[in-house]
Amino acid sequence: MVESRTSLANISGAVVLAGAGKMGSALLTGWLARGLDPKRLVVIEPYPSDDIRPLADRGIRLNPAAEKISDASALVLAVKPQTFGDAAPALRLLVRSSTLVVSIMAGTTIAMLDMACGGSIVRAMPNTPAAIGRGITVAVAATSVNDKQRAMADALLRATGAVEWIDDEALMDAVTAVSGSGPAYVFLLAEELARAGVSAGLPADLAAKLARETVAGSGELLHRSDLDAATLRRNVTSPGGTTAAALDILMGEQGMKELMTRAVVAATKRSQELAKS
Ligand SMILES: NC(=O)C1=CN([C@@H]2O[C@H](COP(=O)(O)OP(=O)(O)OC[C@H]3O[C@@H](n4cnc5c(N)ncnc54)[C@H](O)[C@@H]3O)[C@@H](O)[C@H]2O)C=CC1
Ligand SMILES: O=C(O)[C@@H]1CCC=N1
Repeated sequence: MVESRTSLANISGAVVLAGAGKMGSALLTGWLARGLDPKRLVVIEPYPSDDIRPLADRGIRLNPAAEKISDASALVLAVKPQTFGDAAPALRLLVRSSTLVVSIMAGTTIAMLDMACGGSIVRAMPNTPAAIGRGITVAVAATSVNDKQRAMADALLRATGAVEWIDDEALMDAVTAVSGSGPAYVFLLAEELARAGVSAGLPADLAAKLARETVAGSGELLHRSDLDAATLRRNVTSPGGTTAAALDILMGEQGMKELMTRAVVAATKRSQELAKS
């Protein structure tokens, strides 16, 4: 694959990040860790956090005037879809036809991005484990994106974890529902496991620690194992034992299957709605 050959250190021109909130900051951390020269980075963020501000000492340009950014080779859009309309007029001043525009905004289509700011567009959906280099991003490129731009997008996204390229943009709503929003479902599982532990009589701090380590350790086991999730689940389940008793509830009617299906349908629908707003 051509994409993974480009290193961040080889990028010429500036990489402009618009929006250094939760996801933008995670990308920024990954880029710096993977060797992107801070002097190549421009951050546009009206409310820079205490983590972002000190990066100016490393050479990152924070909120320069638009006319001072004449060298943008990539613009990464990490603002909320709802604020993009207001942000776009200023951002489009940075975009030439050769500028790679990578958007991570949920429900914001390539057609919408093309209308709002132009450029060579890659639409991507990362997730928050990106903050520790363990994210998964799905990306789709507009037909105008050339191999070099696609390789640059791949390098920028791969700095925070795995990248899957798809050809069918229509899949992005379901991708958003599964992997973009997915970490929240796993964290909810940790919350509810702890809460149920307290209901079963455990002290709150012990229940929280057991739930946290169980979710984290199980995730790591799934990550490292060659076995699939169903096999790992069966490996915990002794016939007639405690796990089987719990799974009778979780896998019964109105259980996880039903709940997860409804949750993913709701998130997919919301992503589709954002594309119409
Ligand atoms: N949080 C998540 O798990 C994921 C978020 N996304 C997408 O990432 C984008 C950002 O989400 P979060 O980081 O969660 O939101 P956030 O609210 O933490 O970050 C958005 C940032 O944009 C800044 N901003 C507002 N107006 C701006 C402007 N005109 N120019 C530049 N920056 C501006 C805000 O001050 C804020 O820091 C959204 O479009 C979301 O759909 C995608 C995948 C996962
Ligand atoms: O909740 C959201 O809309 C964003 C997109 C995926 C995760 N967070």
